[in-house]
Amino acid sequence: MSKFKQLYKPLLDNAQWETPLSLAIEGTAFGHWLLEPNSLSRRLQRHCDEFTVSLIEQKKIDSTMLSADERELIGDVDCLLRKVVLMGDGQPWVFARTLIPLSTLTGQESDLEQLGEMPLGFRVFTDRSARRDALEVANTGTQAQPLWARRSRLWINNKPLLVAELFLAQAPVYSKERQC
Ligand SMILES: C=C(O[C@@H]1C=C(C(=O)O)C=C[C@H]1O)C(=O)O
Repeated sequence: MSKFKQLYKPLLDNAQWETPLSLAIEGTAFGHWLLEPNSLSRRLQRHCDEFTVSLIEQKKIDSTMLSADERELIGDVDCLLRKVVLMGDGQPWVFARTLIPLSTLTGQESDLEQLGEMPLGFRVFTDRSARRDALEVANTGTQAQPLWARRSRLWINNKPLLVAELFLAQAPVYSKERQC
């Protein structure tokens, strides 16, 4: 699994995030995946028999490790960094990197540190307070062979976390069939 970290971390780190509007993705075959406001995990789960999460890494990082725009989105705070691969029927579909401020891991949300291989979306989106904003997208591939990524901020009980997701080549996002 560390191959995912080596291969895909640089793609997310170097992504040029843009607004969905500027990339005109609404109405495209894949746009509805990138714009999904609710749980991506739940949506992916509907496209396979077995949906699993492989935990690649989880560690605490100092606020100095955040980029300037990450700091703007979630504050100048120490974070828990969680990296996973979301898998559908054993195929790697999404590489995800989440920054959870330690100040979010308090009260009812202290369990977010103990998720292990349970999808973060299953936990966050069962809470009625959950919402997503600041959604941005990037093509980390080429025009001919796109590899889409998105970054968005989730809120739970008014506390933020920042999720970046890279849609890998086998993900249903790129499937030619019509889907929902
Ligand atoms: C944020 C969601 O959770 C997904 C699961 C993740 C995890 O378990 O770490 C990370 C990113 C997401 O793709 C979601 O389902 O929308």
